[in-house]
Amino acid sequence: MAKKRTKSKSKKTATTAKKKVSFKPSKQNKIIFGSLLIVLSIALFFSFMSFYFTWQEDQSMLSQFADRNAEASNLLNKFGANVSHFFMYKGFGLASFIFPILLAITGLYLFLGLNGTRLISKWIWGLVGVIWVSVALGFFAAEFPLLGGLIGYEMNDFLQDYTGKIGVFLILIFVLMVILVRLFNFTPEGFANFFKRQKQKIKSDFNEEPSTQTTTESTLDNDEGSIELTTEDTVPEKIDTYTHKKDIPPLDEAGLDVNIPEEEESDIDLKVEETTIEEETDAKAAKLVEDFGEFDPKLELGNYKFPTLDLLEAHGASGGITINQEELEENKNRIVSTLKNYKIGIAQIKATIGPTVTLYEIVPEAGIRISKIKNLEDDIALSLAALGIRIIAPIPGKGTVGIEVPNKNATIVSMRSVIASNKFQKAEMELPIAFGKTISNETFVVDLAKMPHLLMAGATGQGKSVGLNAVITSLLYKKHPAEVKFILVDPKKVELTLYNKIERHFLAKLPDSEEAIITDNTKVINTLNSLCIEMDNRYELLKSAMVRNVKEYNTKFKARKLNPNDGHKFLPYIVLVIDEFADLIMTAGKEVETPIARLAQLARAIGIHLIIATQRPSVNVITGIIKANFPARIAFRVTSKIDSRTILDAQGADQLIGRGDMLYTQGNDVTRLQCAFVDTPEVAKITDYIGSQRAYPEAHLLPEYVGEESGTSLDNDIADRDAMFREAAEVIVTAQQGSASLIQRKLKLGYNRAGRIIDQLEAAGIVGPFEGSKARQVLVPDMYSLDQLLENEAK
Ligand SMILES: Nc1ncnc2c1ncn2[C@@H]1O[C@H](COP(=O)(O)OP(=O)(O)OP(=O)(O)O)[C@@H](O)[C@H]1O
Repeated sequence: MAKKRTKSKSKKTATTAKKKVSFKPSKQNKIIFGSLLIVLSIALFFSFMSFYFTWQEDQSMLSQFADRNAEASNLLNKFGANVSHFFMYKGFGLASFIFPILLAITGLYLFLGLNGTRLISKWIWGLVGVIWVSVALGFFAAEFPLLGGLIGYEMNDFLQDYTGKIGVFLILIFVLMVILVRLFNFTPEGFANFFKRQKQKIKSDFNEEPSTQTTTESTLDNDEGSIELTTEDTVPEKIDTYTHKKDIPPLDEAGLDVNIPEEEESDIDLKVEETTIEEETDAKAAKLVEDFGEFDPKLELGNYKFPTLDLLEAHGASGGITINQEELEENKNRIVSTLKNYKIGIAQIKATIGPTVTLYEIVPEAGIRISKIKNLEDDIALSLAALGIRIIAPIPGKGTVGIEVPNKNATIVSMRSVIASNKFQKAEMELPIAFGKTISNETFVVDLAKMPHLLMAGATGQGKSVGLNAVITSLLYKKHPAEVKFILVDPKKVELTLYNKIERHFLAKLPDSEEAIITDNTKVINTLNSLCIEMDNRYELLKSAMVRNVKEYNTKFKARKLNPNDGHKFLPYIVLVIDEFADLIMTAGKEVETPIARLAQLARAIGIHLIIATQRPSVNVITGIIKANFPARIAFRVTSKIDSRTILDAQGADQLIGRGDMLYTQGNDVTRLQCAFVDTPEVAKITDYIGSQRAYPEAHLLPEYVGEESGTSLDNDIADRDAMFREAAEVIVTAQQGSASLIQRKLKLGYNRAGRIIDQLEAAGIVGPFEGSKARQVLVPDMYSLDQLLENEAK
């Protein structure tokens, strides 16, 4: 059955292919026919030429065409004599030379496979020209009838019978004017542009590949040619690269002129069309790149200098970690004896010295179950009697047990050392961040673009602000102002103010706001909603560019494959940093949660990344939806095991020693790191250095967001209600559960729309007010009461 269907299908396609062939000559046939016309035009040309020298001798030969012995003097013998006699003598005289010219042009179009739409007008104007020339020659050179030909002569005679000599003269002048105005664009400025346009036309005809000839050519044929020329002349060079609109054929039109090879199946044709379009756009882009180079987003601040290393302090850590042999020995002995107390024998012990802690890796004796050690975790920590001991049993992927013991003298990991490290300098990442050093003293570099958002928590004074500065500093050392923009939210008002100096380089803000750094919690909502609009806009751009993420988009844009006239632009990464998220949630409430959750869920592909720091990682601050979308988390020291679990989904953050000692997780493994230390004066130096350089005229502007005023959301205006209002009310009342997500699910609505409906339901008194994480109370007990309520309202 299936076979049958495919068979009939292929038959069908074959017939359509055949049909197409019958309408459209194949490429080979076009070449053959084109060559024939060219040869014919040459033959005619030579015949006509020699006609003027031989016509008298050849006149007697005309009747002997069939006689093989008879020979004419024309260069093309009897054929030439006869054809010339027909065209020149009996026809249009000298004007007949226009015929071989028209034939030659037609032949060339066919031979090169050019689009023939312009040919028709050429022929029409050619014929008008032939008649005009022959009549004009018949009029002005009546004594030389060979110049005007018989038709020229007769037409002249005919016209003179009716209009007289002056009438014919006026007719000739009028037709000449028509020809000049229509064909040569005879306007004062058009006439001047004519020659330029002709040059352009010829270029476009012969330079373009056959299939690129599209209907855009016909626009050149009309009178707008001059406008295009002026555009090209006046637009500055850089933008000019994109004004060659006609050079980039619209996708659907480009396919129209693809030659369909004879008897080929239609699906093969389709492939041919697709690749041609791709290749074409690529070819155009390649040409633009060849002419103007790749688009360089950094060009506007071409002289921008990245901050130098000497702006950072070494913090006395130049000597590296000092190994205290005594301390090592002492700790080892304590570990061994403690474990012995619990009857855990050790086969092997190995120490790895880090900047703040030393990891003792233990291989237990055969037969000892790791679960036993795990159960004794707290007791062992107690016996070792040291702050900041963390036991990892087993170390993932190793089968050994790790005990991390703090060093007596912790080494500060300077930002300078991590920035200077090879690993960071050579990092081929989109948004590289050097957090600090691992326990084995390796620089730890991760890509924020891959995280894709970061959640940071830690009790006060444990190193959060330093951590945030380390993140921002890393990006400042690696990224050009054109590539990344920060949105900084700082409710504490003091932590991030230093970055004000780089507002016009690296910060983004709302168009109407004065300060780029947001310190007022109520203003955050507008910024977040504006970011959501930016996100939606970016998704549209990505969609129209047919790419999946911002990296591919920017690569395509740089390669000049996306036209800025269509709204495309280089998209910098946007990093939203929120310090003291708990404070924000407390003051601005749930309103900020919705856009944050939306951004966290969707913004990764379009280059918007969030970094959220909070002192209190309690569940009502870091809700499930936020947590789920922040796989990358950092915990500085927290005060309780519960906080540790909230932030990391694991214990351990409560056992850190503070001062930048941190745990990092991006999924499963938890890595202990010593955060790089960057002090406020260092940040000041960096921002001064950047701030003193030439900047953009203003901060990067986010899309405007007009906030919904509080009155409108609770406006009980029946006319303004959503079309799904009643259905939503029924869903809520039936389920007796007042949640937007229920409406979203049941009625398949978007989050925003469902939220709006819930507001309207509240205004109508169907659900109660917002109650934090709990669902709203449903105030209408059953469907009957709902009907009554809505009916009363309508009255
Ligand atoms: N990575 C680090 N290396 C060395 N010392 C550090 C490090 N991070 C922080 N510290 C020390 O801890 C102090 C407090 O750090 P920080 O200001 O970052 O804490 P915080 O968590 O932001 O506190 P708060 O929440 O009150 O603002 C710093 O002044 C510094 O002395």
